[in-house]
Amino acid sequence: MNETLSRIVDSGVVAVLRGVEADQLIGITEALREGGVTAVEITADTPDVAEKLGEVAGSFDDEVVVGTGTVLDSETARTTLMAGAEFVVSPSLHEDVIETCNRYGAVSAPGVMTPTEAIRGYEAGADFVKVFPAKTVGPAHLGAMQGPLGQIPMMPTGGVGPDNAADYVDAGAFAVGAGGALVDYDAAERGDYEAITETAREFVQVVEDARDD
Ligand SMILES: O=C(O)C(=O)C[C@H](O)[C@H](O)COP(=O)(O)O
Repeated sequence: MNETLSRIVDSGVVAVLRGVEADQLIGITEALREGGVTAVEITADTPDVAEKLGEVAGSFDDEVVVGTGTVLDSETARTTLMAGAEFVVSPSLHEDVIETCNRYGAVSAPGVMTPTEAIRGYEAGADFVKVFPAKTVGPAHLGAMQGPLGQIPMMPTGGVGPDNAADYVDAGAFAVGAGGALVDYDAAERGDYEAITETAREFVQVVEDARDD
């Protein structure tokens, strides 16, 4: 297995950080790392995303694997890969983004909702697929897709939290992606990074326990 992918598997939970201010990105990432979340996706709609991503990637070296989220075009994939991203995630399927990632040896994950999209992304060279938005279809949908398409690693994202992550893992998810249920931006604003660490720890534990079952 590709090393970046195995580090995402090890994390179990991939944090989606959207629109986070530069001065909070490092603190939030450190709080997440402390809680065991070692894969972080900084969304491309963050102003100056390449610069910020480079700072985070440089600050955590091998401790945290940093990727770009919400990537809709190959220019954004390339620019952020050059800045230090190791993986690229999209909410939708873009074969040019997958191609760009493969060109530079990076992991790519298109967003998919159907078996046809999942296999199309995988055939195009994606390392795994993000089932998005997971909340509208739930774990049963992911489980049903894993039936005939068990060779494709799937990561549900959108509405996934500590209360339902185990159901997705039981259905076959190799990891889960989470934003809102994982990172409390108000807590970061107050400087309460311990609260973020606590939630991360609980979340990772839920995924680990479900994997062990
Ligand atoms: O655009 C993307 O690439 C996304 O990842 C969309 C959302 O930001 C995530 O799905 C997080 O959703 P919540 O965990 O429900 O907050």
